[in-house]
Amino acid sequence: MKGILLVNLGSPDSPEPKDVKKYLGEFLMDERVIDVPLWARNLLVKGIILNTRPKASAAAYKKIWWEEGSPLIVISKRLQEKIQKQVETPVALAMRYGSMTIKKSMQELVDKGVSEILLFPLYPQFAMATTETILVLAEEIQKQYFPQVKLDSVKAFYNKPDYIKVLSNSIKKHLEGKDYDHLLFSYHGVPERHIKKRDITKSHCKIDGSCCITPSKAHEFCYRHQCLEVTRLVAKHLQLEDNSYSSSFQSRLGFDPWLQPYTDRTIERLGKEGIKNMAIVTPAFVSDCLETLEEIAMEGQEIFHEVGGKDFTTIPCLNDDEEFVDLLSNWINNWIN
Ligand SMILES: C=CC1=C(C)c2cc3[nH]c(cc4nc(cc5[nH]c(cc1n2)c(C)c5CCC(=O)O)C(CCC(=O)O)=C4C)c(C)c3C=C
Ligand SMILES: [Fe+2]
Repeated sequence: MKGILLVNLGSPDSPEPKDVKKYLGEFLMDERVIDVPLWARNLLVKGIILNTRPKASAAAYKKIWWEEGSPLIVISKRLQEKIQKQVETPVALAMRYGSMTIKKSMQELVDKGVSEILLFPLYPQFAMATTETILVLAEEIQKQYFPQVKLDSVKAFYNKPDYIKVLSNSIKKHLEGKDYDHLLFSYHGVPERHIKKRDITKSHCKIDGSCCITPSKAHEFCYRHQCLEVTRLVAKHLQLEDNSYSSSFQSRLGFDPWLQPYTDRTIERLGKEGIKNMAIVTPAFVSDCLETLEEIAMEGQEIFHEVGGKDFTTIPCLNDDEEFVDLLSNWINNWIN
């Protein structure tokens, strides 16, 4: 029998500093997230970040935590339950980091008689720190614990026309009746180095204005191209006017150059340039989480108001939106049949 394993990033078990520290320790010690030699990662993560960041991160998590738990986990569970209703084969959910492990969920599927698993990373764009780390870990677990199971995986779906349509419809729905002057597409950032490392041509990527719009096979693994392409395709679908929208990258960590322009500076600049009503959408995340509910909806809004902006609309992620559930269920049903 075939089975589905949806995988999202994960969250701490609670918004208390000790749980946040444990979670950040696992997340940031991943060599595909902080991609420096082990000794340097130990020094940076265990010596510096874990001694400074958990308290502030925990305070941020407390602001967005729901009674049922972490928004990212609660929303992912709702999505899984809704998909399960439309799909006849077992659908499990795991997190790359934290206590809902890939191993436990694979075991759950195997216990139900599954012998072929479709691994479904819940990320529209490919990144070393998201899709790749899920694929690598899932393969390791499958080989070590479930060698009898066949593993298949879903690729980044950033440019699939039916995904663009569902995302565009959601944006349209949430902006209905709103008078906005600028729509900002804010994507989670990654260090520029990550993009260069995954340039399979070794020469295409310049991280400038032109490489991401010049066709190349490098784009299959280029997070920047895939983000900018989502913006372009949605803008085309919604017939947005030039200059009424732009893209930016949020959540940078550390001192290396990350993808630019940065979201916080972009919000500030737009406000200073006289944009009064802005809307912001975050298509790198399928579920609302700390980075959308706190960094954008709270911090972003504060920045905008400080520089004279008025109305700041945060468009929710696709979450468990009915059209999104139908879309994923259709893809899954096509794979099963
Ligand atoms: C597209 C999705 C994501 C990419 C790419 C990504 C890269 C990435 N992230 C960090 C560091 C942190 N990310 C944190 C939170 C966080 N990141 C994502 C998604 C992507 N990260 C999500 C969905 C979340 C929120 C999780 C939740 O529980 O709601 C955090 C923790 C919070 C904080 O302290 O700010 C860190 C740290 C790096 C270094 C990186 C790429 C190299
Ligand atoms: Fe992140």
